[in-house]
Amino acid sequence: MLESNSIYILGYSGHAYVAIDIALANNLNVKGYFDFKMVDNNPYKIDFLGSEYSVDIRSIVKSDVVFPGIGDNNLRKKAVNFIESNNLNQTTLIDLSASVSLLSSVNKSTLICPNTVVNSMTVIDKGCIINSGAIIEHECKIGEFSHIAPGAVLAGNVRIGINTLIGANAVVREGIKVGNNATVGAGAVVINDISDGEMWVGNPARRIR
Ligand SMILES: CC(=O)SCCNC(=O)CCNC(=O)[C@H](O)C(C)(C)COP(=O)(O)OP(=O)(O)OC[C@H]1O[C@@H](n2cnc3c(N)ncnc32)[C@H](O)[C@@H]1OP(=O)(O)O
Repeated sequence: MLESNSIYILGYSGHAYVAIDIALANNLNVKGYFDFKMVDNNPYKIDFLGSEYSVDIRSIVKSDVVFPGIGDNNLRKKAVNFIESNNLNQTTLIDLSASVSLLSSVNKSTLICPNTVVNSMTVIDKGCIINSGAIIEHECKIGEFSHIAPGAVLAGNVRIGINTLIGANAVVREGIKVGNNATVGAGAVVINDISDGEMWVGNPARRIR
């Protein structure tokens, strides 16, 4: 539960736009963004507050929350580590159209996008993205900083490791385990377990790296 109704965005590009829409729909006041430099394109007309590394972010943010607006898993992890090491407040952001089971848990700094389904007893760790229209079935586990891209389907009891990308519209068969730092290409149909660091594409998915 959010203790503040104001939020700051760390990183301001395409993925941040989605996060901001969801924040606004949840009646949060988006007070500004931190990034390496002022962006040229500022569709939400929010204030640039400087690089998080060059300003005293704690004095700006105070009791409000900071949310990572970054799609890349590694950069989002870096942002969340920064947020944590500065003891800044975090939240989850869940779009109002998402269906998240009461028996599932979603950890901090994770974004649950529009029209997603997270079914019963699924556990989603911190810093993840469950992108638009993804379906995460019952009893799945998704490790921190992973991204389930738009339209992907994880059937029941699927395990996804840390820092892993499941591409858009991919399907992962029930009970499959996908390791850490793995990549599943867009549209893949995964019917075998995938080990750490591997990249799989196609239907049925085959290993290419
Ligand atoms: C809101 C958002 O935008 S969220 C972002 C969602 N993004 C996605 O879902 C994209 C997921 N990424 C992909 O599918 C990428 O193609 C990757 C990561 C699998 C591979 O990308 P790269 O490392 O650049 O590989 P590259 O494009 O060189 O392709 C390597 C080979 O795999 C094939 N390949 C790549 N992606 C796929 C795919 N999704 N399905 C089938 N084959 C594929 C290529 O044709 C190529 O084959 P070849 O060697 O026979 O010519």
